[in-house]
Parts: sequence; C-alpha cells; structure tokens
Amino acid sequence: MSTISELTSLQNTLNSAIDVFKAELAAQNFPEPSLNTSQTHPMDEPTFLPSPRLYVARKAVLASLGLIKLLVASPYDIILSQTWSSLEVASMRLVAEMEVPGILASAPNPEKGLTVDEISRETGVNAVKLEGILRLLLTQGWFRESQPGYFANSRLTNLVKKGSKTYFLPTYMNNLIHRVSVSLPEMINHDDPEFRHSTDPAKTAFQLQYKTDLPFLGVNSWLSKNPGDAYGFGQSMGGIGLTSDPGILADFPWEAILQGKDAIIDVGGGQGTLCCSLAAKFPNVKATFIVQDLPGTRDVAEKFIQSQGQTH
Ligand SMILES: C[S@@+](CC[C@H](N)C(=O)[O-])C[C@H]1O[C@@H](n2cnc3c(N)ncnc32)[C@H](O)[C@@H]1O
Repeated sequence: MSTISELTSLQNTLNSAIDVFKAELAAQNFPEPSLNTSQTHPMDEPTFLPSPRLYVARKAVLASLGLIKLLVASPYDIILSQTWSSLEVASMRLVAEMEVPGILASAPNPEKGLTVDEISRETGVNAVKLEGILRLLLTQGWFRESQPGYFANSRLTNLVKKGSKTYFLPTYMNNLIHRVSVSLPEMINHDDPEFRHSTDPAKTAFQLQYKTDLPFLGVNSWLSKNPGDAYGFGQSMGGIGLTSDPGILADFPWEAILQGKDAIIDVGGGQGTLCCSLAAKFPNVKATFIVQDLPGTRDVAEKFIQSQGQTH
C-alpha cells in the first residue's frame, strides 16, 4: 500500500476543491472573484445561497489552506502574527468609525482610490500614522493598493461601509468583543476561586472589563440600562442573522413545518431577520411569526420588521 505525505494529500484536496469551486462559478455564469477591484461579487449578496457543491468546495479550500499554512509557515511567523492580531481588530474599528471606506468610495475614481495625504485631509488624522494602519489592513485584504501610494476599497471593505448591513460588526461588536477579551484570562483564572468556578452571568469577563455588577443580557441588565448599547447590539445581531438566514431558509422543510401552525416563535430572534425572511418567502402562511427576545432589542427589531414591509 502506498501512502502520500500530509502535504501532498492537502495539496491534492486543495486543487480538486478549487476545480469544483471554479466549475460551480462557471455553472452560475459568475466571474471569478478578483483582488483587483472594489466591486462586490455576486456571491457577496447577503441573500446569496451557494449550491451544496460550492458550499462544500469553499469549506474544503479554506480548511486545506489553513492546514497547509500550519505545515509550511515558520512557527515564529505564526506566533508573531498571533501576538499582533488584536491591532488588526482595533485598526478595523478605527477605519470603520472614520468612514474611510465611504471616503474611498466617493473618490473621483473609486477603483484608483486616494493617496494617504488625501485620506488624511478628509479624516483629519496624521498621514504617517494613518499609513501604518492602512498598510496593516492592506496585508489582510481590507484595502487594495491600486498603484503605488493609492489606497482603494477591496471587495471586503464593502462590509465596513457605513450604512452596510454589517456596519455594526466592525464598530460596536468589534469594540465589545475586544474589551471583553482583555478580561477573559482574568475571568477564567480569577484570584477568587468562587468567581473562577461561578456560572453566574454577572461574574464574567464583561463585568470585570466594564466595572459593573450587571449581567450583559436580561431584564435588569447592562443592555436594559444602556439604550445606546442595546441599539448597537441589536444592529449587530441583524448583521449576524443575515449570513445564516439563506441557509436556514433552504435547509429546513418550512412548508411542512408551518402547515397548520398558529404561531412560529423564534426564541432569541434578534432583529427578526429570520421571521421576516420566512414571512416574505411564504406569504400565504396563516401562522403568526413571533420574535421573542430581550426588551432592550425591541426598538431595533420593530424598526427592522417595519422596514421589511411586515407589521408588528
Ligand atoms: C447570537 S444572537 C442571535 C440573534 C438571531 N437569532 C440572529 O440569528 O440574528 C442571540 C440573541 O439571543 C438573545 N437572548 C439572550 N438571552 C435571552 C433570553 N434570556 N431570552 C430571550 N432572548 C435572549 C439576545 O438578545 C440575542 O438577540
């Protein structure tokens, strides 16, 4: 029996997965995605539902690439990039809050973009410091250098533009997770053994970081007392739901599930994206869709449901 090496096996998996990926794109008359454009690809639409072959091929490409990286990269490079990775997260929040993607999209030629000096004039921040931030994000695909010294949006940056459905992920949620992660080690390895072993939602990294006794979620909670955070959290949930709804809609026998039901309740339904998608896909269903969530998320959910032409 002949055996092949780990690297060869992964290389073969990667090659055949890329072939399937390309064939599926061709079957749908989609162009191949490009690193040299600011335009979105048809696959980037939140409502895009990949064919099962495309879905699996994409997962196989990414999984094999990840494992190949572990075999090929220097362990020193891996630990260095891991050590600095929180700077990428913070840089992303910065450019999203300063609306750099919107500024680049409004450039006279958005595919060419702007120089750092031009972006610095628009944002009022120091050009030398800004260039370091943009170059860090560039290495991760968040911007493009369309020609030496010119920064333009990449396909990815469309998700970071103000007004995009995912805008609250690189801003509100980014900040929340970043801050909580700072206190995560202290939560797990707390000096007080009682805190260490507690499963109380008021004894987590959130309370340590935000210096509060309130649980994050709940009736008497941080979110119920901080409407700005409740808004940011609610909007972020909408960004998360968008990505899972097309699959959930396609993968369950909804017609049979909905038949003869008085009501369908989405427990922890966030903005109500799933219920709205279901109501739009099955307009003749008699069942009432109920979005059950915490009181703090109500305003955002009501606005979203209204914006989808549904009544609440
Ligand atoms: C990860 S989010 C998912 C939201 C939504 N299902 C989606 O996919 O967009 C979890 C949701 O559960 C809600 N939640 C947490 N604890 C809850 C509770 N005790 N009762 C009702 N909802 C709760 C949160 O407010 C949040 O909207």
